[in-house]
Amino acid sequence: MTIRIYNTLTRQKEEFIPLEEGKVKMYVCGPTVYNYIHIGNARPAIVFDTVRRYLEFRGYDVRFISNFTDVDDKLIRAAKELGEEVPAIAERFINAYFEDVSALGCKKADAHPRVTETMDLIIEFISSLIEKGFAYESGGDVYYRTREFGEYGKLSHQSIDELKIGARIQVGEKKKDAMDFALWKAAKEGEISWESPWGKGRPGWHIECSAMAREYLGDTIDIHAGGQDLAFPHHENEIAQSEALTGKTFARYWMHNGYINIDNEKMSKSLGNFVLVHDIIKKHDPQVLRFFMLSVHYRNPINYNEELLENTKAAFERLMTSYQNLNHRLGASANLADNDTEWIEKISELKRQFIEAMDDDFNTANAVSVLFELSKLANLYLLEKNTSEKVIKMFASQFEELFNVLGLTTGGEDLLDEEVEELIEQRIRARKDRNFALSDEIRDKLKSMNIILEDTAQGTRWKRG
Ligand SMILES: Nc1ncnc2c1ncn2[C@@H]1O[C@H](COP(=O)(O)OP(=O)(O)OP(=O)(O)O)[C@@H](O)[C@H]1O
Ligand SMILES: [Zn+2]
Repeated sequence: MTIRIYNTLTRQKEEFIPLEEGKVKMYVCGPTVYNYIHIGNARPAIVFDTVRRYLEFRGYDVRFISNFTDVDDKLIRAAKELGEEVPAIAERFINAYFEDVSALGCKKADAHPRVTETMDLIIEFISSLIEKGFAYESGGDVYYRTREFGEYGKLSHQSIDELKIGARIQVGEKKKDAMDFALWKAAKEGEISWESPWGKGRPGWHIECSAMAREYLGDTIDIHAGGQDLAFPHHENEIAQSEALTGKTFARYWMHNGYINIDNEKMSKSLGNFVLVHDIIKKHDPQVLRFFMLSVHYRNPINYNEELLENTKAAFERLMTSYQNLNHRLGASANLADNDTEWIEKISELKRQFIEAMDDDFNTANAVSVLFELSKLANLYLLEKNTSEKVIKMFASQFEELFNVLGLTTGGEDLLDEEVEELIEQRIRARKDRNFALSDEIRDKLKSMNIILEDTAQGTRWKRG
């Protein structure tokens, strides 16, 4: 069985074949850090973290990069309004972003490059585009010559002529054609700026992702992702920049998540109809918010309201109750029961269904239904007169494994490093005392919390899975 991904580029589900066997290069456009994120912004973070986790679960080695836009028009405006410097605002909201998304169970990327730390690469990239005839300088700005790129519009399935109708030259822009877009913007009086061959200024928005993806992942990447609103113009422009430079395909699979809406309108800062993650996780378990997002397929819209979240909470608690009941029963279970294999087969069948759902363009909605089936089956099993330790453990570890793939935990808070070390010490002592039952129990406990032990000649090493 293979994974199939809906590719915006071809508008169909395609079999996923990475460029290099067993490896996936993935780039997700990150936030502009001028405010706290709202739950709409959290959707791509959660969805693509889940895609990454699932690819890892299926055995791929995933290199995952996500950027921070830490200087642009929005940040400059925010700095003026707040009477602060751009870097101070960016720093504050980068920290807030990490806090919010880690509460939502998202792993850190392999790198989180920032525009302000990638300036040399960006300038080099723009210079090469000028050399190749794809860009030109005009009064301190640099623009991309859109018509020069024959395939412009291929991602959003629009022709240049269709696009031309909507294009305007704004006041202050010095481009030659309304279709052109800025790669570099000359600094206005008093604005934060960097030296460049075209004078002081800062990059346009689109160029950062082209430069960073190339630097961290190479000329061609496997998966490029972001919210649906990024497909045009942002991703279209990224393709134009990157492919003009390298002459190679920039990204092979383009994934876009649907919107979180409120009253059928896109949640957005500009409309003011947003709910901040920062606020909502003070009132609700962040896992419930993650579970809520994953209960819908990532390409479908979600109409958010508080009542839906409450319903999700009740549903999530039903799953957790099943899991806890299994653990409570563990002590009272015998070692073997006659019909173990039958139950084990049923559990395995559900795991197969989970994989089938996720293989089908990461259908987390169906995968979540499988979790409810697992919970129903576990509840049914617990009604049996004699339960077997083996089956109970299998149920529990199945919950743990599938929860983990979706970035959820069954075990309350994660362990701190010191707590892990302490448990490892206890396990070493147990083994010295030849108390193997205890030593195995500690290993299993750590495993359920996603901590993997490796016994080597030099002692026990551990890592988070
Ligand atoms: N309502 C939404 N639903 C789903 N994804 C969204 C929503 N709003 C923004 N996104 C996504 O959030 C990510 C971060 O985007 P960014 O920081 O640029 O937000 P933004 O565009 O400033 O937000 P806003 O739309 O509120 O102005 C992008 O991938 C974007 O597509
Ligand atoms: Zn981008």
